[in-house]
Amino acid sequence: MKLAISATNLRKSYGDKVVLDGIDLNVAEGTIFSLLGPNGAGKTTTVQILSTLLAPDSGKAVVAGHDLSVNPSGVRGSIGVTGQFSAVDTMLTGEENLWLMADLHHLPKAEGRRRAAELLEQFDLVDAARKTPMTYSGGMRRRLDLAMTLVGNPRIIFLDEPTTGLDPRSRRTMWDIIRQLVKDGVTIFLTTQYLEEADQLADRIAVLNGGKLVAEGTADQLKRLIPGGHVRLQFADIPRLAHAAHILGGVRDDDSLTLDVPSDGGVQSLRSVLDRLDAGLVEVDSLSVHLPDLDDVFFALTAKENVR
Ligand SMILES: Nc1ncnc2c1ncn2[C@@H]1O[C@H](COP(=O)(O)OP(=O)(O)OP(=O)(O)O)[C@@H](O)[C@H]1O
Repeated sequence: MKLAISATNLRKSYGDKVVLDGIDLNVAEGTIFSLLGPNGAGKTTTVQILSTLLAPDSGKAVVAGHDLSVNPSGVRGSIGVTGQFSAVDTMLTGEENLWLMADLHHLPKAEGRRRAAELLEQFDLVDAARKTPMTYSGGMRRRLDLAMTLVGNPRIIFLDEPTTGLDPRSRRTMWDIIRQLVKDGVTIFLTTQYLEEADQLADRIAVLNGGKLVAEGTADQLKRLIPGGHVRLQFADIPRLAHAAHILGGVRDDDSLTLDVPSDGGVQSLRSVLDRLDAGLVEVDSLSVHLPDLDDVFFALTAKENVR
């Protein structure tokens, strides 16, 4: 496995406030890595360090094969950063913004025009190309922002909260774009406050809290870290509910006539629950399986120490 990003023991403090307290990160090439954490956890600080905008107090990082402290310009030449603050110039049209980026990357004029046209097409901005971003929706602006990042063909892209504030449809469009970038071999380092976004997109997720990484793994691995899976059984009346509770135990709610029984949601466990109800001649109206989601994981892992 080739690493696009590898960081060891990154530390950063502002005065006596420790923001990063020894962070290790490894991101494989061509994957999506998501950094999650509550507000103020240090996500943006991590992105700023890995993208050379900020020097760590100590620690080492290699990004796209270049050591951050030895060859920051090598790093800058291989990455793109799309942050919470957009690089879009609202006085220029969408197309002119892209041409400007092409000039900044020293692309020959014809090549810059070709690349801009290609990106306008790819990001569904052809109709908006001659308009200024002032007339764009939030989703269109984000797409233009990302398109501008791509002018230089970066191998690694840092996306700092790319869909914050977007409506669900625009968010999905952005997700499709991100997935396509990864298919083309790009590595994505994504920070997000939407757990569903990390769940949908990320190959691996790290949770940052109190200056440390408190968990790292695939979404499924993280979900298995905490208990909370259960089967919810719905009954027609209190006697049936009471009878089932007597047989199965679990947590009973008389108002909703439901009984929650711990379960990993697997077929074996469901069969055992239903068999025991059958044996006791208890009729159940309906059954639903609930597994912990990333929200549960996030709250469990970040409950103790909330920064800011
Ligand atoms: N220049 C600075 N001077 C002092 N403190 C700072 C500075 N920049 C960031 N901080 C503090 O460092 C902490 C981490 O900030 P950072 O922006 O990295 O968090 P974040 O996880 O990205 O949060 P958010 O989700 O709110 O963007 C915060 O407590 C913030 O107030």
